Amino acid sequence: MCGILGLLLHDASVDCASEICEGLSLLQHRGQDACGIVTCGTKGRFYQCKANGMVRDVFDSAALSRLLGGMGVGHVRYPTAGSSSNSEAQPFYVNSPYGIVFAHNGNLINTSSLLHFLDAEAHRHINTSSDSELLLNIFANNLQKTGKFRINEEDIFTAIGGLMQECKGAYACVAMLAGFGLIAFRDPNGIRPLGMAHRKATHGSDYMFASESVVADASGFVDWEDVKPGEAVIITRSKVSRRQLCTAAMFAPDIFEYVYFARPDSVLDGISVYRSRMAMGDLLADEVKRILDEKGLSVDVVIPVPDTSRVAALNLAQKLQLPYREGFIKNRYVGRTFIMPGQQTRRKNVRRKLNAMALEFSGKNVLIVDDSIVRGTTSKEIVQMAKDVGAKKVIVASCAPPIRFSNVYGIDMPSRMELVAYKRDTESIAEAIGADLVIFQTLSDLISAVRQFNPSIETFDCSVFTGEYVTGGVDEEYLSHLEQLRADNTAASKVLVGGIGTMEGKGGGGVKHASNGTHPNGVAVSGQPLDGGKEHRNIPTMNGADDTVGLYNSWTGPR
Ligand SMILES: O=P(O)(O)OC[C@H]1O[C@H](OP(=O)(O)OP(=O)(O)O)[C@H](O)[C@@H]1O
Ligand SMILES: NC(=O)CC[C@H](N)C(=O)O
Ligand SMILES: [Mg+2]
Repeated sequence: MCGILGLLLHDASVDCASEICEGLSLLQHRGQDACGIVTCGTKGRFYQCKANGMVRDVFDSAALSRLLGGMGVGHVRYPTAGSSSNSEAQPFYVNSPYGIVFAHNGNLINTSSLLHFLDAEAHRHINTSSDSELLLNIFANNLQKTGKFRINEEDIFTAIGGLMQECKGAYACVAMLAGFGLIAFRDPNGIRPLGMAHRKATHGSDYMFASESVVADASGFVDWEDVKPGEAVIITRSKVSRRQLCTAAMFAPDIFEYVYFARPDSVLDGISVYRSRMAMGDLLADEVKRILDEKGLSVDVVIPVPDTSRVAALNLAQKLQLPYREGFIKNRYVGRTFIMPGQQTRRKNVRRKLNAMALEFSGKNVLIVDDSIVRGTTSKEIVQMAKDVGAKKVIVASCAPPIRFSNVYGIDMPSRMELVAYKRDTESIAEAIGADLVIFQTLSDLISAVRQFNPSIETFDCSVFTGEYVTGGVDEEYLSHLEQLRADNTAASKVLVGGIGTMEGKGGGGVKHASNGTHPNGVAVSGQPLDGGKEHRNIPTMNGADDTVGLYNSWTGPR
C-alpha cells in the first residue's frame, strides 16, 4: 500500500512542501520504503526530492526549502511491483506533454500488454519496472493524442476515461500538470481509497487530495469527500471540476484497509476505520466464546498485539468481561513489520519491536488478539515469547479470516506459499505458529463489521480470503507467474528485488528501439534535476546500482 497526497494552495506564493511533508508523515503507515515530494513553482517549474527511506529521513528543512511553489504532490511507497530501487520512488515525472507529475497507490494487473503498447505503438520509453510509470505514460500518451498546444478540462477527462478502459487493476492517483492544477482519479472498482477536502484561505480556498482523511483533519481541511470509483477530479486555482468517467464496474473497496492498513482515525468511503475495528472485536468475541465453550476452555486475560489490533482487542475483552492487559510493549521507534521487505527482516523486527511482560503472561491462559495472520511471522514469534515468559495456554484470535490467496491490488502478498493459512486448516495453522488454538473471524462477520457503517457499499474486495478478484483478469496462470517473480524465496525475486507483479500476455515486447527523443521519459534522469539546477539530494539516477533496467525499454517482468 502506498500513500498519496496532492496540495494546491490558493496563494501560489506560499510554499506547500512542508505541509505535504507533514501530511506524508501521517501516511507513513502506508509505506516505509521510499517517499517523495514534487512541487510546482513559478513558470511551471517542478522541484523534486525523493529517495528510499522514511519521511523523517528523506526530508530535512534544507531539502524542503528547495521545494518551491504552492502546488505539489507527495508519495510514500510500499513496493508491490518492480523493485525497491530509489529510481522507482514516486512521484514520477514525464516532461511530455505539458510536464506531468504522478503518484499512484495500487497495482496494475495488465502491465505486460501496457508495456508492449507503450513500446511498440506509443514509442514511449519506460525506464523502470514500476507499474506506476506505465500508468503515467498511458495518461501522458492519451493527453498527447489531443495534439494541442494547451489543453482544457475536457481533454484531461477524455484522457483519464481512456486510461480507465486501458489499465486494469487498482489505482488511486494524484497528478499535477505544470502550471495548470491537480488531477485525481480512482479506478472503476474504487479498490484503493482517495478523498479530497478544502480549507478557507485569504482570498479563496486551498485544496487537498489524500489517501486518508486523517491528513485533512490534521491540516485544518474540512468537508472530506471521497473521490468516487471511476471518477476524476480536476482542481485549478479558479475551479473544481468533477466527472464520472466509468460506471460499469462494481464498487469494491479493499476490506483489508479496515482490517490493517488504514489509520484508525481515518474515515474511508464513509466508514470510520476505528468503529469498524471495534465492531470486528465485538463480533470476534462471539466467535471466541462459541469455540471456547465448545472446547471447554477458559481464558484469564486478553492481550493485543500492538499496534493495529488494540482497538478490536479492547472491545472483545469488554464484551467477554475479561481483563485486558498490554502484555506486549512496543518499541515505538520500530515501524510496521508486515510492510518491511524480506522475511528475515520482518522476523527480526518483530522481536526488536515487541517485548513480553512476564507479569501479564506467567501461569495464565492468554488470548492474544491480532488484526490478521498473514505469513504468521508475528504470531509465531509472539506465541513463543508468551510461552518463554510462562504462559500456560496461548490462544490466538484473528479479526480477519484465514488469508489463503495472493493480493494483486497493492498489498505485497504475491505468493500463496508464503501465507501460513495456505493449504492449512485451523488446527494446522495453530501448529505452525505454535499456539494451543487459533480462532478466526468469519468472513461474513468481517464484512458486517465494516459494511454496517455504510450499507450502500454492496461489495468489498475480499480476494485474499476468497480468491475472487473483482477486476477479473486474474487467473491461475497469472497467479503462478506472480509467485515465480515476486515470492520472497524465488531466485527471480532475489535477482530482481521483487520483479514486476504482472505477467498477462507473455509474448511480445522486447527491446526494440532507443528512447524516443520526441517523448522522452523524464524519470529522475541523472543530471536533469527538477529543482532548477540547484544543489539537490536524493535524486535517483537513471541506472541505480541496484537496478536492473537498461537504457532502452527493458522489463524485468515476463514479456
Ligand atoms: O502474519 P504476519 O505476516 O506477521 O502479518 C500480520 C501482522 O503484521 C501486521 O503488524 P505490523 O507490525 O505490520 O503493524 P502494526 O504495528 O500496525 O500492527 C498486522 O497487524 C499483524 O500483526
Ligand atoms: N502499494 C502500492 O500502492 C504500490 C504502488 C506501485 N505499484 C509501486 O509498487 O510503486
Ligand atoms: Mg500488527
